[in-house]
Amino acid sequence: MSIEVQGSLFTDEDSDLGHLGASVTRRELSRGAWVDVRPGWASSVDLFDRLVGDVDWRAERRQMYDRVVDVPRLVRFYSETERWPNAALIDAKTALDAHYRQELGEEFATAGLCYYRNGSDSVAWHGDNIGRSATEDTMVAIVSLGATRQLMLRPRGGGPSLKFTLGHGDLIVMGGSCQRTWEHAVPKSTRATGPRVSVQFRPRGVR
Ligand SMILES: O=C(O)CCC(=O)C(=O)O
Ligand SMILES: [Fe+2]
Repeated sequence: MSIEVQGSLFTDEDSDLGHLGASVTRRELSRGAWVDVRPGWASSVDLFDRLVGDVDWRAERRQMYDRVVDVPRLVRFYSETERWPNAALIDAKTALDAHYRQELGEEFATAGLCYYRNGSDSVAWHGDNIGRSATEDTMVAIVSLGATRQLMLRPRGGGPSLKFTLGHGDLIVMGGSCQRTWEHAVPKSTRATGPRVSVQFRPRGVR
């Protein structure tokens, strides 16, 4: 089922979002980067199933040196003008805007969705530094749904990595210089791991 999602707050739907505010814990990293964590923020039980079923997932291909390789996960990127696949994503963006707009100086605009089908799906070390985030501070807010996975962060150029364990409904926000000065990855898991969907909210011109 797809729902009309533009231009409404859908106050008649229960999107099961918790409060942000004081429940968000900030961890300052080095070089002007920081991470906010809010466990269990988006506790909706069926959003995961709906996204898995309703989104027209696409295989990701990426240039690696002289060849194009499959990235082991499925993706779908929604621009600010496209119809998003579920009203709960609009509710999440609206709540994130209410909490972060003043500090960020703008609203979140796009929703990038990634589907990790099992523990063999992953994303390698990278920063979301295509566009303005190559030169400016920004924020990338991630809602994790489904199976628990590790999001790793390490300073660009080397240094000990930090491990954030993301369970169903957890919110993590990478802010400040994080996309330029740090890298993040979701490594493969050797344990039997169920499917996970990650939703990343980014401002316009940040990828
Ligand atoms: O799976 C995640 O939460 C991270 C995804 C990510 O870093 C990206 O798509 O840029
Ligand atoms: Fe990323």
